[in-house]
Amino acid sequence: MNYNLDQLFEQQKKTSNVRALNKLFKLIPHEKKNLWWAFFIIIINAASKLIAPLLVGYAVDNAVTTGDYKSLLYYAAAVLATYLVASGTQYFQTKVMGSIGQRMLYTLRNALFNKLQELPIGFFNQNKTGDIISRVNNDTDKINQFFSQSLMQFIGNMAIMIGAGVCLLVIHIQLGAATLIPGVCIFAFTLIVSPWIKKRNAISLKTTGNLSAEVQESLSNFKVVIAFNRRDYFRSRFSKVNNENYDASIKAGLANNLFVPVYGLGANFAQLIVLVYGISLIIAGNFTVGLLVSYIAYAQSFYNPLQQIAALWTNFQLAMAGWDRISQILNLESDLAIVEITNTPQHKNAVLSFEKVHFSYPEGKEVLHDINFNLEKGKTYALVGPTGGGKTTTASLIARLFDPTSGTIYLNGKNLKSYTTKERTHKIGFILQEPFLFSGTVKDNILYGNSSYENTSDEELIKLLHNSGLEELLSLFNKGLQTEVEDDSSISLGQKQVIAFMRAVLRNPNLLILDEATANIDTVTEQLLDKILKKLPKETTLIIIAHRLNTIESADEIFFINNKQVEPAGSLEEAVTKLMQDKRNS
Ligand SMILES: Nc1ncnc2c1ncn2[C@@H]1O[C@H](COP(=O)(O)OP(=O)(O)OP(=O)(O)O)[C@@H](O)[C@H]1O
Repeated sequence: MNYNLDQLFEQQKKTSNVRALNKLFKLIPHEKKNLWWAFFIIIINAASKLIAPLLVGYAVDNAVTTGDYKSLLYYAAAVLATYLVASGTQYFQTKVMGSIGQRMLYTLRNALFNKLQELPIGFFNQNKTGDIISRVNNDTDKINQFFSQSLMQFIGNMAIMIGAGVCLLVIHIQLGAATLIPGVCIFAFTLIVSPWIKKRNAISLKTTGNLSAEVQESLSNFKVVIAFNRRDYFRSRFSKVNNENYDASIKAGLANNLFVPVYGLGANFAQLIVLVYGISLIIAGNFTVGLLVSYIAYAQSFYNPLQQIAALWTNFQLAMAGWDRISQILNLESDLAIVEITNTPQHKNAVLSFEKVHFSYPEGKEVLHDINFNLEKGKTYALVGPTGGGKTTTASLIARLFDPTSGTIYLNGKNLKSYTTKERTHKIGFILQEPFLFSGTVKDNILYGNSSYENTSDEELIKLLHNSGLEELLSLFNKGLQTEVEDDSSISLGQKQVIAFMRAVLRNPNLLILDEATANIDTVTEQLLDKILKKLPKETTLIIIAHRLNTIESADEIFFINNKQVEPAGSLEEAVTKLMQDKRNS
């Protein structure tokens, strides 16, 4: 399956802002009640702001022109009351919407992170880590900025604008229609240019992702960069992506700010229309001065929010571009699908079988072609072959890190795809070529992902390790189980392999795969690991991948993997001959 986010972005159908927002709100169904409350408060706030101009207009017509000071005081008190209501509702509006925004961000980051935990290896192979980190941090922050700072102002301004528009039309329909013409033009302009602006923002966010990927790559390989004096190379690569990001950000910024002068111009036109048309109506005796005062205030109430919306629209476009990039990940299919068992059990005596298995990496050439073999319970198998021959790929298919492009793999007679992740990882242990440790203690790392021993004390764990013959290995760590593994550099590669070994053996799997698992371990410790493997329950099947042929001397059967084929190699001597022949041919 294609998990390349850049390619998926090119192929994906463009969604409208309304649909995108709708999907975003579906992430927070529990906030529905709070959102209605916020909406209600916003309406009251807008209404109180809209009543004031009408009261001022009436005051001009009924109190100022007639010199009725008592009425003027009443009008002033009424206007003051509307201002107080507006301030009070503004406070509640900020409080309710601000917390909804923060909760939304929290939910979004959780959803995104949980999704990342479920995605298959293919996703991480096909995308740069830096870009994924940028989506989790930077893109969610764009949504946060919009929801916590802008959304409330956005809705409030929209409510005032719509209310002012209605007032303009109700007071005088022709004058209202004329005043709103620039607004309609602005609206049409916004609709036309928004997709283009969103695209510019999306490109800008993508270049930010590339920038982050570049930083991540050079920082995680800094030892190689220094050792090979490749600083200039990385500097020039960084400078290239930084330039791209700079150009894209400038273009996005210019596009985002395009609204501000256009909206300003529209507002000025509207004022001109109100004054010219309104005064001509007064001269004709069809309008009063008080109504014109109200009218000017309503025209401002319509166009001022419009200008603010122009600024907020920038945040909105950025947030929507960020949401597109985030929802791309959320829409991906989680994990490798678990399929119903439709076929009857096959190869009953074999613990593992490959049947007509073909495999290619996405966009890569075929690595395995029509592979058929059976592995029996309790036996030890060795996979040998030249570098890049396909040993790790075969092991990865057995551990279901990938699915075959075609064909079927059976575990204990059942399609491997029919096992849940928990069942599969319980049955198959895999010690990777490059073991990964989490920050924490040796104990944390040994027990990682092992639900059977979650709350095991040190004493109980030592007993368990003793029973599996693993206890002796603890002497390799100065503080035993409590040795801190802070980061990659605080522990040797060999020690890492020992921890990965203990982690896998303690799970007591039916099938244990060791991919170059002892390549960095000294001979004495290797012999100890060998002894531990011999103590495993006799029904455990072992698959050993090794370049050092002495490590596979005890194998019951050897498979030679090269040129897309997996073939029985016969004896160790035959395997060595094949390897040498292969080397000569290459
Ligand atoms: N993630 C990947 N994406 C694309 N191609 C890959 C990927 N991993 C491995 N390959 C390719 O698949 C082929 C087999 O690689 P594999 O790692 O299985 O070989 P190997 O026999 O384990 O090699 P080694 O002895 O060096 O560990 C190689 O040509 C390699 O370039």
